[in-house]
Amino acid sequence: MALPYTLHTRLSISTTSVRLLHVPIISPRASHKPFEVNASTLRLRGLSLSLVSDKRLSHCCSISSSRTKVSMATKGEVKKEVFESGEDLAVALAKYTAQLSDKFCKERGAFSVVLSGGSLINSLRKLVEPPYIDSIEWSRWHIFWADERVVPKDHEDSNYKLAYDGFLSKVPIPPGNVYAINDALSAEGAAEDYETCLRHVVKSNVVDISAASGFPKFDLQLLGMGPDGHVASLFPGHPLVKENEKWVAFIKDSPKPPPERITFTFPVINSSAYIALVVNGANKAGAVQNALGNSQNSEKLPVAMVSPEGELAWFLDTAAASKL
Ligand SMILES: O=C(O)[C@H](O)[C@@H](O)[C@H](O)[C@H](O)COP(=O)(O)O
Repeated sequence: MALPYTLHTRLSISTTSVRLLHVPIISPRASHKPFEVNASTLRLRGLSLSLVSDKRLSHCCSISSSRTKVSMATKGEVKKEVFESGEDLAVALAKYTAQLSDKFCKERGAFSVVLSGGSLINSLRKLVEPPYIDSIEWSRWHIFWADERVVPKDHEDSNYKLAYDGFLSKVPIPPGNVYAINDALSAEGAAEDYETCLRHVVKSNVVDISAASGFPKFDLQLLGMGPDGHVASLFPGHPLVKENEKWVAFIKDSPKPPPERITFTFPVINSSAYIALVVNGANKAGAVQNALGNSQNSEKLPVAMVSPEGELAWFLDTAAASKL
């Protein structure tokens, strides 16, 4: 059986201090191109192969030998981890983010990170502590927002303020690398302005472009999810969910207050290299089930439409995962 694997393979060597790396171990082909390999090829290398399929999750493969434990991700892989506590989740999220920072700083010399609002920022709290506060190459980070409320930056509802107070003010990311919306503009104006800003950063290679979609390809998008299954400011049943041309759109009738917001569209979300969906709480269990479980509800919630070009990693607490 031939399965598509991405060229870059996550490798962790448990007997040494080597951390998660992306290294080409099999294919001689150019990087970032999916290629075909089959199980017998891997056995020839003295490794054992196991394929894991979890409900609607994509193929996922782990390989181990006596000295190595290798995890291979197919394009579009979905991973799911459930944590006993918010603390454990925050520890794992910091490790995941730091590993991706390392990878992209080495590969691209920059790390483009997208934040959303809500409880996500609190889940990033371990990144501002040792060892990450000292080891991460913060000067190479570039921060964007998947969505923002159209309010002044010092307003209690501002996602910028939330992120600044809880995260950005505690790490040495250069202020010029933090791309907040222009809060002097209307919702329409702010969306247009933010899209123009994205076009500039794509042009200057701060953010990659997806060869497949032509939309910006962020290295990591850190998304929360609402109890109704919304992500960014893409709400169930709202026409914006279907927007497939604009990079950034505005909404004036958000069911979650405040009503005026700007948001990445699905093509931008789904062109991402990595997405972490960070979900806490029992009130989210139904939407998590809609996306990952055997839900009776046939309506596809926005969260179930999250499908990045690269990897989707769910970080759930036990309450959010209780219906799976
Ligand atoms: O600005 C916003 O409202 C958001 O970006 C939104 O998409 C948020 O991430 C979710 O509603 C989850 O929020 P909680 O984690 O606080 O539930």
